[in-house]
Amino acid sequence: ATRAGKIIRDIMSRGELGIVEKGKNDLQTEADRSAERCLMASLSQQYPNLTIIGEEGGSSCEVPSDWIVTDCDQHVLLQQCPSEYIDVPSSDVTVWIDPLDGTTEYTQGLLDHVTVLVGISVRGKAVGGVIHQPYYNYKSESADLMGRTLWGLVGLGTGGFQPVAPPTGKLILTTTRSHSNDLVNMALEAFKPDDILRVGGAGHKVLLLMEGKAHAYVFPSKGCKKWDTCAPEAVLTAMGGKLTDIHGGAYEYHKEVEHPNLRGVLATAQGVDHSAFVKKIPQEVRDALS
Ligand SMILES: Nc1ncnc2c1ncn2[C@@H]1O[C@H](COP(=O)(O)O)[C@@H](OP(=O)(O)O)[C@H]1O
Ligand SMILES: [Mg+2]
Ligand SMILES: [Mg+2]
Ligand SMILES: [Mg+2]
Repeated sequence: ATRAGKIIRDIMSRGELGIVEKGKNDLQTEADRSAERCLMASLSQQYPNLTIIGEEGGSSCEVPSDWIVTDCDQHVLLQQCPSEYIDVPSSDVTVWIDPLDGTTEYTQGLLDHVTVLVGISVRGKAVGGVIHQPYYNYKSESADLMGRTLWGLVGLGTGGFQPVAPPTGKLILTTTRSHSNDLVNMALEAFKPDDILRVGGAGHKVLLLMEGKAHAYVFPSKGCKKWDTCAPEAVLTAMGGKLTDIHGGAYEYHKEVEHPNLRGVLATAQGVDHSAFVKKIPQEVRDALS
């Protein structure tokens, strides 16, 4: 994920984004394509039998040799693997890759909205995740401080950041910046929030929950896909938060599942009553995403 993040920064520095329109309000750049090839090639070289599903559907053939990373994070390896994952066969694992989450914002220069997402599901449950933020701290002076990698494993915990609970006594929601619609706005109004943070990226919005900047991520729309939510759901769950559809139902992440999150996304931070948020979603919004 860190190597993919460097590819994303290098392509932006060169300034040739190679933008392709995949659909309405749905862009792909050379950074999305290249980062995905880096992640696919690196993972499949180490784990040839693993099922990996990436947003851009790219193949892993012919990548520059310096894009292939097979070494592991020594700090993470020092942790004790929870017993339930020790004997998992690779046939029970599906990896969901979003090589660049927040593409719209990337093309508009809102660079800290961008994340690289690698989510690991075991028997259909999102249990492990890496969220790399290549432009974290990009406005600071020193290039060494740029970028960070956060991870989580359900049953073990999280790393790479300091979990913070959101403030009490007020309500802050986060939602899409570039894919809003009437249903999204109707749901947000029903909560009468003190503030709404409209930012790019599913990964970035879940980061806001993890660092106590917002209480809930409310997105009643079919637009997010499994690669947008697998890694964020796993890291958030590992720290005591929750990510479900807008009815409070769990998504599955096995390899045969449909890609769109057809019942929308509702995520809440650590210490927040998720079911209370589900109850406040207007019936009209629920009916539209049932
Ligand atoms: N209406 C829509 N059409 C296509 N993609 C959508 C969408 N709504 C959300 N998404 C995808 O969900 C992710 C988060 O969206 P948002 O930033 O608006 O919250 C983005 O991922 P990518 O940037 O990886 O494509 C975005 O493309
Ligand atoms: Mg996309
Ligand atoms: Mg995405
Ligand atoms: Mg993407």
